[in-house]
Amino acid sequence: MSDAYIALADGRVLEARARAPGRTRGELVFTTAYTGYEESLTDPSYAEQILTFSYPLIGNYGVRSERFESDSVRPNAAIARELTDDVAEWLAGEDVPAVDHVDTREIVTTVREEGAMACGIAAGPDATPEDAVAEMEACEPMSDHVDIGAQVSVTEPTVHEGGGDATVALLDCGAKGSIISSLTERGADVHVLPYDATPEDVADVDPDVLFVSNGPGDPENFVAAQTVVDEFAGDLPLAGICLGQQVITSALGGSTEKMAFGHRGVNQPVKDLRTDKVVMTTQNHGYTVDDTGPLEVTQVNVNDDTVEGLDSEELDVITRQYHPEANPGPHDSLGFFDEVLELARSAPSVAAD
Ligand SMILES: NC(=O)CC[C@H](N)C(=O)O
Repeated sequence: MSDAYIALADGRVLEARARAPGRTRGELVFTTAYTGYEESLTDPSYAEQILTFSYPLIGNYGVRSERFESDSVRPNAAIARELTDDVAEWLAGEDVPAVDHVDTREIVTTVREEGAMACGIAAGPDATPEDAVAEMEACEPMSDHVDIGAQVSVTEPTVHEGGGDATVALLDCGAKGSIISSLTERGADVHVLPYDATPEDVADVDPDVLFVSNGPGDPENFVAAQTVVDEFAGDLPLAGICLGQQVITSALGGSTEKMAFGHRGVNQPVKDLRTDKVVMTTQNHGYTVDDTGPLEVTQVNVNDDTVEGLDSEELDVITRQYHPEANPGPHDSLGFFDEVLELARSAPSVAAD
C-alpha cells in the first residue's frame, strides 16, 4: 500500500512513498541538476511549483544552511527517486511535503512532452488518490498568482554593505542570497527594496544602478517593478537576472511568453554572440523574452535559441536570463557582476549627477 499519491493534470495518479507528510498543489516542473538541492529548494523562484529532481539520489552530502539561498524552502513540494533522511527531515520540519520511490523518468518525460502542468500531492498515513486529485484540480495557473512577489520579497528596505564603491538598488522580486553577496563581494553596497517599491523609494537610495532580481511566476504580474524600470530607464543603468531580464524587457516595450516546460538545471549551454564562446550556465525559468523591444540580443541558448542576454549601450542596460551567480552550478559567468558594477561606476548619467 502506498502512502503518497501524485495527481497530474493529464489524469494520471502516480503512487509514491511519503517522506514528508502533507497535501499541496503547484505547477509541476523538473530540474536536471545533479547537485545543489539545498540551493534549489531555497530558491524563491520556485514558489508555487512542485519540484521534481531528475537526478535519482537527492541528499547524499547532507543539508547545510550555509548553502541556502533564502531563509525557507520555496517549492510547494519535492519529488525524487530517492530522498535521504537528512533531506526528508529538513522538508518535514518546514512542512513541505516530499515524496520518493516514484519513476521520476516518467514525470520528466511527461512534462517534456505535455509541458509544465497542474499537480497535486497527498502524502502521509491517511493520504488517498482522491486527495491528490482534489489538490490538482484546485491548482491555479501560474499567471493567476498575481501578487506572488509578496510571498518572497523583503517587506522593508535592508542594506548589505560591501565597501561603498557603488550603490545598487536591488528590487527584490524573490532574490537569491548569492546575487546580493556577488555584489557586496565586489565592493558594492546593496539596498534591497521590496518588489512593490515606488520610484520615490528608489530615488531615496540614490543608486548608481537599478538591479531587478530573479523571482517566481509570470513577469507580467510584476507591475510595480515595471513602473520603476520605466521611470528610471535612460537616467540610471539597469541590470537584471532571470525575472529581472523579463521585467526590464517588458517595461521597455518588449514582451515575454510562457515556455512549454522551461529550463531548470546547471548545464544549459549559452553562446555569446560577440565572442562566439559557449559557457555552461545555471538556469531556472519557465518564461522567456519573446520581443526584445529596444534591447539587443547578446547571448542565446544553444539548445533552443532563446534569448539569454540583452543589452543596450544607449540605455545602459545589461541583463541575463540565466543565473551568473551560480549556486548551484558553474561559476563561468560571475564576470557579469563585474560588468554591472563597471557600468554603474562609469555610466555618464551617473557621472553627470
Ligand atoms: N529564476 C527566475 O527569476 C524565474 C523567472 C520567471 N519566474 C520564470 O519562470 O521564467
